[in-house]
Amino acid sequence: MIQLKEVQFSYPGDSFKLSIPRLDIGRSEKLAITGPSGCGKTTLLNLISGISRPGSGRIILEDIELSELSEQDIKDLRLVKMGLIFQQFELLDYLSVLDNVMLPFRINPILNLDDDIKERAFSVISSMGLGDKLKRYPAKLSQGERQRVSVARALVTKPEVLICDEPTANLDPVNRDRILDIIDSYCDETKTTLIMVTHDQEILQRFHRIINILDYSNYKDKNELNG
Ligand SMILES: Nc1ncnc2c1ncn2[C@@H]1O[C@H](COP(=O)(O)OP(=O)(O)OP(=O)(O)O)[C@@H](O)[C@H]1O
Repeated sequence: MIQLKEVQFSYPGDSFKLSIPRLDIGRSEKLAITGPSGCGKTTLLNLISGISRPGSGRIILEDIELSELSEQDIKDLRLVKMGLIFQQFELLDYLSVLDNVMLPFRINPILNLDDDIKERAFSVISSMGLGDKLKRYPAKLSQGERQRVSVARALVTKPEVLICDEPTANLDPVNRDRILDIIDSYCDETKTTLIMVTHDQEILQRFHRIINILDYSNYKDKNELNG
């Protein structure tokens, strides 16, 4: 479903270089990305989601070459096909729980804002156990509740790929497991592809495949990684 071929990336004025000779991520695969701090995990997620563009190489989502898309087309593609969940939740403080979850529909005219959407947002929020907090603002939510809102916002558009950057790093084990159970069930039921950066060894058994970015710097044979 997602392919990276001979991808090279560096930041202007920085010595860091990310090199991914080959990475194939299958439909409905659950992939964990690990590696020490600064090795390029977030950078890889940014490349896959089209937030950053590689210096060279190809990134293909289904049959779409990301390099051939304009910035606007990549944004649209991200909104329609991808759900993003971050460590810091990234909620807007001045919007209620319901409005935060409806945000993807408000910022992109491609996604129609109709009554069904409001129903869907309500139903996703309720399934996270937050049905009684629709009008509450993020400042008055617990950390676990905030992350459940950001998961609801990522799932409300029915993404085909869920991209998560350490989504449970700021949560206690109970909230962590609750969030991961929600993500797992959603991906199982909808055959959604899951790509998650994590440092947490305790959750790795949830994934089909675990890659360590450091392995790519010693890359020799793609079959060693993908076989
Ligand atoms: N905007 C930027 N400009 C220049 N260098 C950057 C930028 N963002 C990240 N870097 C550098 O690129 C490298 C990879 O960063 P990245 O955030 O991808 O690492 P990471 O593996 O996700 O780290 P962590 O586990 O600490 O979050 C780091 O050395 C970082 O300092």
